[in-house]
Amino acid sequence: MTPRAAGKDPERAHDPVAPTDPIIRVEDLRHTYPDGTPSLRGCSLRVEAGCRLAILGPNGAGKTTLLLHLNGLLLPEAGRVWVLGTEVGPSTCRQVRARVGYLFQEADDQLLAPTVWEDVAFGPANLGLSHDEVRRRAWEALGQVGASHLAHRAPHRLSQGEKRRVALAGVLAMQPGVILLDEPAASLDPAGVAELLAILDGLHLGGTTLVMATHDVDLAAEWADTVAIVEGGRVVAQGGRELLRDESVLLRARLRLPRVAAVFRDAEAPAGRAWPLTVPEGVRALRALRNGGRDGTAGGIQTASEPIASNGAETSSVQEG
Ligand SMILES: Nc1ncnc2c1ncn2[C@@H]1O[C@H](COP(=O)(O)OP(=O)(O)OP(=O)(O)O)[C@@H](O)[C@H]1O
Repeated sequence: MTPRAAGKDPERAHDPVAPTDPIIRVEDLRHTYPDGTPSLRGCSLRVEAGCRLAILGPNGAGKTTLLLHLNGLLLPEAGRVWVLGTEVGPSTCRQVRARVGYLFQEADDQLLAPTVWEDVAFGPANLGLSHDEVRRRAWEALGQVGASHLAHRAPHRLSQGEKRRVALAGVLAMQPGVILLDEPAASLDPAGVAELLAILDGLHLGGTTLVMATHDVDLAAEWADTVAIVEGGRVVAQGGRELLRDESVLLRARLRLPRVAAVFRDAEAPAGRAWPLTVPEGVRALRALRNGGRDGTAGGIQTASEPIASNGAETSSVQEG
């Protein structure tokens, strides 16, 4: 996917009326690849600061193309994108890229230096930081992902999981306020996924805004606090985790209910209650059912940390196509 410049008016980059409330705002974004393939067809999205947003959608829905616009690797040919208060355009894309980290779907697209160390140090060095600061950041980032022992290895000789960690270290060394992750759990073993989620939890607690593109609804259920569903190049629904219980929206986007929710649906758990979405939530719900309400849940399914919605999209918006 080759980044291409678009002819936007640089004067609009710091438009004083541009909405800056959400940390990312996308309005009616459209994109067609040079071979004529349309990828985004009027895509709109809001990302609140500090959130963990999962962008869910089937293969070819436009998730990667959308992410590429959020750090200026692709520029809008129609529609507008604001990130961290700046409109993304030809004159601002470098500045945006320095502040928004991007973990590519294919780690090989990201790892270009002869050694892991040089790769991780490349970004901070490019920022013009002092030698000591570059060293400090690179070692810290490698330590964060548990890859210090790989520092002197050649990236192309690493396993897929090791490459993914090193690529993430390169992102972390830039200390971005927003990190975009394209299918970050692909090629990680189960322990590797748990470690990745722990790193992301740490970043979330530190205030970093995290946006993950995936078609793994179970991963989204475990990780995200907000969800956007992309289908046919548009965001068709956006809201809280309760969207992951909206089976009709999920099925229309070639997705499915999270496994734990499907078990409770198939077991005909009490109607009108919020199905649990993750294993810990499922365990809590089963204990509540077993206790018959003695723990204060009235024998129902009281599961998630979010406000319980009645299997609908009370706090979500579903856009009719
Ligand atoms: N470089 C490219 N040139 C031409 N078409 C492309 C290119 N990259 C993607 N596309 C097309 O754009 C559309 C959206 O692709 P995109 O990669 O954004 O989807 P995705 O939701 O990330 O898919 P996946 O989950 O399979 O990675 C698809 O129809 C795809 O074939």
